[in-house]
Amino acid sequence: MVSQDKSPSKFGSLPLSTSGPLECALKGTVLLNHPYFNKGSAFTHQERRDFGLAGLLPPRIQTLDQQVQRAYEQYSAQPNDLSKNTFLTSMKEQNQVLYFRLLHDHLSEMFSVVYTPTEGEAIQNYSRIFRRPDGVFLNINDADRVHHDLSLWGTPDDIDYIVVTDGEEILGIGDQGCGGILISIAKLALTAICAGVHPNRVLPVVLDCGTNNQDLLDDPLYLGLREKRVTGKRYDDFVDTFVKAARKLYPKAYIHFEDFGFDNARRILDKYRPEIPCFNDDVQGTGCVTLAAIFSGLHITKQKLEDLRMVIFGAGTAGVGIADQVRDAIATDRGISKEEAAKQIWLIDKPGLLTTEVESLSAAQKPFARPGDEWKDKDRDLLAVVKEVKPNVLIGTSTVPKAFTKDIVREMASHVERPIILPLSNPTRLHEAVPADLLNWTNGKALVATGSPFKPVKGPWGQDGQEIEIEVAECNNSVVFPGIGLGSVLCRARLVTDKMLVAAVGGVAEMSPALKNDTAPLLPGVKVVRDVSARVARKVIQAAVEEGVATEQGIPEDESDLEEWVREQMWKPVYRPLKYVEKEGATREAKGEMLVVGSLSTRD
Ligand SMILES: NC(=O)C1=CN([C@@H]2O[C@H](COP(=O)(O)OP(=O)(O)OC[C@H]3O[C@@H](n4cnc5c(N)ncnc54)[C@H](O)[C@@H]3O)[C@@H](O)[C@H]2O)C=CC1
Ligand SMILES: CC(=O)C(=O)O
Ligand SMILES: [Mg+2]
Repeated sequence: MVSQDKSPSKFGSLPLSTSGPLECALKGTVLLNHPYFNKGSAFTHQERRDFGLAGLLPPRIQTLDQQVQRAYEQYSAQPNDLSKNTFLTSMKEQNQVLYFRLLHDHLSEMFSVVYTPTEGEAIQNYSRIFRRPDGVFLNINDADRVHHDLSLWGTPDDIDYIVVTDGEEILGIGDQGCGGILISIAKLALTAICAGVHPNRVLPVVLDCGTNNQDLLDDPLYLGLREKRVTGKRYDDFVDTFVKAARKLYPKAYIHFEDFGFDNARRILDKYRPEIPCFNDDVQGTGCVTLAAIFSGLHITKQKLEDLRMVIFGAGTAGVGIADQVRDAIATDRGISKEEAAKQIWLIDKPGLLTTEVESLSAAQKPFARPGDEWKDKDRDLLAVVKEVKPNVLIGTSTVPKAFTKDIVREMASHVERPIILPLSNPTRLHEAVPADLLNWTNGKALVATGSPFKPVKGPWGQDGQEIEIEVAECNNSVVFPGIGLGSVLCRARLVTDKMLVAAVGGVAEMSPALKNDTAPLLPGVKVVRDVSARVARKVIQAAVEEGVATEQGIPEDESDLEEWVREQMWKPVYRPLKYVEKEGATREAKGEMLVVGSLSTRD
């Protein structure tokens, strides 16, 4: 287990350590090759002597800031974003603190390189850019090995956070088979950088169940199982074997499901949510962040939830996740039933507006189906629905680029003063509309947030027509899932309840820049992401305590104490002094046996 905090804290000994000296039993080149302990040119004179490093390093001792400066120059010299992504991956394998510090210091610039859209490109090219394995590969043909293979990564105390995918519906780029491991890794990098979840206490997992992506099946270099996806009972049993093994081996771990296909995402979440601390990012994370953006939008338009009329285009995992979160918020706010609240939401998918007449509605879509007889003689495409419904909120989670046409947007804007339009499909090229178009078509009136980052848009939309620049918020679950995860981990939540999610939405919404200025972004940006995560985590913990699902001892009751307690346990990318200890009797961490994502050096 990561060593107890040796630095004085008013809370005494904290469950998770983030400061004080690190004990280390490694020396020489083994130490230099261990990304968790390696400091490269920043090892001090004393450390060079104690750990046998003199002669293995050039003599000049540098600070972390100087290293960041050099690394940034190297990064900037890369010819394109995919090379930059590869450069960062390799840095993570060499020196974890430097990697995270570089990211921390240049987060606004690098966010899109380590996450969507560039990570999507890396995933699509996984078998071609592959250099070394990272994370846990479990495959359905070796289901009997799951327990053993998972057990290699630590003792029951070692893992706090697991991200698992089956690679079926990665970002907006569909089935990527075993390349999905990179989304698990990317989401975990974000939990560390955005929320300070300790990067050595996490586990990225891919469940390789085959792939239906013909390009991958035909690719001789494809690294995953070269067979069609297994479905049905064998699939369910495999997922269950994984969940049970993970719970048994790492009973403290919170399980984050990512990018499963629509039916599986829901089914799996519904099955395990009442039993274990788990979370589906595409369903719940997207629902939470979008609701926070809607709250900000309604604040600007001076409307309330009871005024909301929301059309969602693309009623899959994310679309229905958003619908659920918003419906529940309306029901609570208005004191009405969920059925009644669902009447403020219209879902559109491939058949057009989802009505009771549409065959093969999924169980998750059914509560939102509009009465078939009301729509019998009406067109049900997006334009027709916008004309009929006059929505004030339009969401895109369809992966259909340019689906929000000028006609549709202008039609919407003809009924509402400030249309709230959120094209959320990733990566960038799949957005239902781009901010510049949305703002131009609405004379700057649209309140926009997008799934991937966009540059600010300039236009003559200020007072008396002067040119202003509008910064567009990124409405991505990355705003909220790191804080929800941190809060759940720190309070050792037994379950992740609805109230914890609602609390997280509140934490994000109250930090929205749009609350103070109606041309500011609807959501807080990456520059303040650690503050957002600390706030979200604190709120999640408070809700967990109220609901009786927090199991950690000694959680402060006072709000500012609690926030301090959270912040003290957030991992930071700084070098800690290394203290040599003999191998015999050393902890697993000191022996370098703790998991280091990006390194196999710790595997048995
Ligand atoms: N911004 C964010 O935080 C998030 C964004 N997303 C993005 O949302 C998109 C959807 O993701 P998922 O919901 O996971 O995928 P999904 O496959 O579950 O859902 C997509 C839905 O769009 C529908 N669709 C496809 N073509 C359509 C058309 N021509 N007309 C109407 N509906 C159509 C599909 O039938 C499906 O129901 C992806 O691009 C993903 O990257 C997903 C999660 C979070
Ligand atoms: C953001 C995210 O989780 C997705 O696009 O799938
Ligand atoms: Mg996702």
